Amino acid sequence: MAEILDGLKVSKEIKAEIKVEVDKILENKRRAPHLVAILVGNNGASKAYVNAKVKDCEEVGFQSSLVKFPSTVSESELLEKIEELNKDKSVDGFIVQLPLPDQVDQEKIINAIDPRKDVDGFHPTNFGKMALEMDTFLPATPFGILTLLERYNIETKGKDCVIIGRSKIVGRPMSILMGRKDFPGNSTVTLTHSYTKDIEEYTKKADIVITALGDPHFLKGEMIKDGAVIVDVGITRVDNDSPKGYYLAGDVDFESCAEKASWITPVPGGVGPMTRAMLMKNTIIAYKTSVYND
Ligand SMILES: Nc1nc2c(c(=O)[nH]1)N[C@@H](CN(C=O)c1ccc(C(=O)N[C@@H](CCC(=O)O)C(=O)O)cc1)CN2
Repeated sequence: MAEILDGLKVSKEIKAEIKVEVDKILENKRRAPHLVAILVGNNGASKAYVNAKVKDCEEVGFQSSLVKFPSTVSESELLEKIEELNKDKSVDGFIVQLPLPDQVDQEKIINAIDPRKDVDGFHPTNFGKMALEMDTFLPATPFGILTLLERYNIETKGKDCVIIGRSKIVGRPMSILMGRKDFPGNSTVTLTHSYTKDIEEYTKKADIVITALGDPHFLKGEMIKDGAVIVDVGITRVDNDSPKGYYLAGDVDFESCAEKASWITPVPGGVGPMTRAMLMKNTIIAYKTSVYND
């Protein structure tokens, strides 16, 4: 039976570590780090994630601001706000919650963010630096997974790692990071996607499987090998009759995979809270490296 990679617990530890740093900053009569989140539209999940990020800021002692736009917002209105935040000396970092509505070109929006304030690590400059093993902001979800593996002393060196899903914010950067020379990379990575002929052929042989496709219960126990480490990034809201009207489902069929795996992340309480903790980490890094912060 697998042991749990407890993302909720580790995320609390990381936030407590950040709070200690912020307390010291405030003791020295300096301003608190400031994170701004831009939320477009009324998507329930996006609203919940952004509200949770604002709450995380309160917990660690950051200043936070939430900027809301209706789903009808134009690309130029968003670009104008980004330009304003790029110039605002009181803002250390900001994020634009994804996804964005169809009339807005996501790439244009991300490219407009000053890479020094891009605490999501999505800007091409930061993505390139990540690939080149240079110091930069790592995208929060992959950063959270690496940190979780590190804190549980999971060996990745020389392991076969299969990633399912090649999204720009999770699968693709994850595939780069797991293959990097620094911690906890050094894995041999296979990035599978919708055109992979037989995903099971790869997952059956993998020491580490990371699923990020948003297909509830996709990965079944029979698709993995004994002792594999299973990391579930998927969080899908599946409608049901509960008071909330939905339950959260991961990409992993937890029961059957937990029987064979050595380690496994739960949903909820696994990768999700780690994503938020690493956004806090990136924000304090942005604060410390800010040119406006002398
Ligand atoms: N600008 C960004 N947009 C999006 C990102 C991102 O990193 N930056 N990632 C995802 C969503 N995401 C972050 O915003 C995110 C997903 C899940 C959680 C989380 O805390 N999950 C909890 C359950 C929460 C719930 O009850 O719904 C868990 O898994 O335990 C936080 C952030 C897409 N967009």
